[in-house]
Amino acid sequence: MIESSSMPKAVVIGMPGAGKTRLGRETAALIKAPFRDTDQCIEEEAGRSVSEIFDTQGEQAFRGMETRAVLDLLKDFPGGILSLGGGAPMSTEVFQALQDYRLAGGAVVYLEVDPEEGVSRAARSDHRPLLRGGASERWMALYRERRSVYQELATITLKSRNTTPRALARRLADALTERVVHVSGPDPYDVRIGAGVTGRLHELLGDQTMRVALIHTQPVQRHSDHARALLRQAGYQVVDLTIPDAEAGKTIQVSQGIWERLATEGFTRSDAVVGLGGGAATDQAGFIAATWMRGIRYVNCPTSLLAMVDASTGGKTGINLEQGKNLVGSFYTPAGVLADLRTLRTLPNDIFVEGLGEVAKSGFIMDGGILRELEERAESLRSFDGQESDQWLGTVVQDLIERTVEVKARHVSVDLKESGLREFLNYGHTLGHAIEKIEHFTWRHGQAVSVGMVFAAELARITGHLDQDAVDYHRRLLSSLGLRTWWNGGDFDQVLALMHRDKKARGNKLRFIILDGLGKPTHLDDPPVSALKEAFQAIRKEE
Ligand SMILES: NC(=O)c1ccc[n+]([C@@H]2O[C@H](COP(=O)([O-])OP(=O)(O)OC[C@H]3O[C@@H](n4cnc5c(N)ncnc54)[C@H](O)[C@@H]3O)[C@@H](O)[C@H]2O)c1
Ligand SMILES: O=C(O)C(=O)C[C@@H](O)[C@H](O)[C@H](O)COP(=O)(O)O
Repeated sequence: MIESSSMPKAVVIGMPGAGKTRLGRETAALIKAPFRDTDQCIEEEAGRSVSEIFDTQGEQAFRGMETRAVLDLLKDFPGGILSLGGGAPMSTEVFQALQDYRLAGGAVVYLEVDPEEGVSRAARSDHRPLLRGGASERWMALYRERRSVYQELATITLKSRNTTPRALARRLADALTERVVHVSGPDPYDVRIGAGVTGRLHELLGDQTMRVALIHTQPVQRHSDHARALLRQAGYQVVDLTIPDAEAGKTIQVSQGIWERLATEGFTRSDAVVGLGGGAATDQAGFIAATWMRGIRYVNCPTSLLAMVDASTGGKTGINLEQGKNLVGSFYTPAGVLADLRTLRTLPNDIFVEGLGEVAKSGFIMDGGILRELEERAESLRSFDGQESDQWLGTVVQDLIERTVEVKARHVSVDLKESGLREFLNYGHTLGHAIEKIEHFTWRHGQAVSVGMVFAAELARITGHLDQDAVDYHRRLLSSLGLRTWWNGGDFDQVLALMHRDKKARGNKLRFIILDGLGKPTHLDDPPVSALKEAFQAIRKEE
């Protein structure tokens, strides 16, 4: 029985001379994990080389030592990268142990080398006992025997052709640090969070797709260029569509322009949309996918923190009207979400910080662990600089994204069309959307939601659901992250009118999401106007 907490992070298998040891060592250095190579472990323990063991004790004795070493390390090498001798997986015991390891969530990495390259490396090596006396022929014979076993065991296959060992290690490090959140429901899909995950576009778009509309904004041009290159390499015809930035991209005029372009380009039902950028771009891209020929495949590639943690997942797609936010749209799920952490390197600090508003929201409604993490890391997070921030902060951010997406997934998996539970994700949004509108979208969404959450907390206090400490905690945490907690714009009547356009309202009755305690969201239906007015006054600041 293999315990996942004590097993290695990855086991590298493959033919002699494939470069397993180098790949393992370099990957381990990149992800700061320990590295072991079973041949080296055996040599250290026996006090002699593998060749000497073969010469003095024979192959069978060596295989016994190898099997013991592999079985021990599979059970007890927490988080490490382990490279195996080429013949190890051929033993029944090791094969079975590797199967168990896979089942426990382990990564078996098959490093595949071209036979020509493998044979030429084998011919140069003089320390491999199994290749003695005709290295090339022996290598080919072993390759024919072992290849299908490697393939059967592999969870990740890396081909060494046309690439450098360093680039291979980078790819493996990326794959090993990737996190996946599954969203279930009528059309299930995965949210992948990791460096370089844009490389998985082809997996999600599939071979039936011929044309891809790549919808993005100008500030993320560098990332859309990368995605376009990957899509073209994979054989798709790419129609590049740069839309106006931020909320200016969420209009019916922009949708109309895209629909007309798709018609001109001959987009059919088997073609697809990729939305790349902040939440505004992914909202518009999803809306296009939902409406073109009544619905085609789409993949979201969020590049802002807010889009990664919230907008790209859950299938709320849509555009704004002059009269209010997100008033037109549909629930339409993506085929997958690829949150490529490398894109955060170009994200300006203020846009990163607003994204923390939705992260905090998920903490307030469900996950106290998120709140603790935000409290502890507030100072580093609020000064996040994609270019400069170190690997440590990168891991913190990846954890926060994963946890926040998990909160989102829990809600949308059971209530895609927002008939109850999903409404909790709207914490802070009833006032937040009104602020955005009144401020003509000069306020960022996450900042407006932050004030909206303080308003909701005040409303909960006034109506007897929360105590003053919890309200103070909202203000303290949000401001420590660089988020706004007060707003002096608009007037109450204007705000009230806009709140009546909120999608949670029914008839003339308003509905708010408030907390009964941290992590305990509830509905507040039709509160008295006096309570709303008092909460509104509480978010004003004397100037
Ligand atoms: N559909 C949903 O469930 C959902 C959830 C939350 C928010 N939203 C919507 O998302 C929008 C807010 O998203 P947002 O905060 O990402 O704002 P945004 O889309 O306006 O993006 C903010 C700015 O950052 C730029 N940008 C994004 N990624 C970048 C990068 N890596 N490098 C440099 N610049 C980058 C954008 O081009 C834009 O200028 C709102 O319209 C909101 O209503 C939707
Ligand atoms: O996914 C949801 O559901 C949400 O409410 C998430 C919100 O953070 C998001 O801003 C959403 O776009 C708001 O939707 P709306 O229905 O209030 O327009």
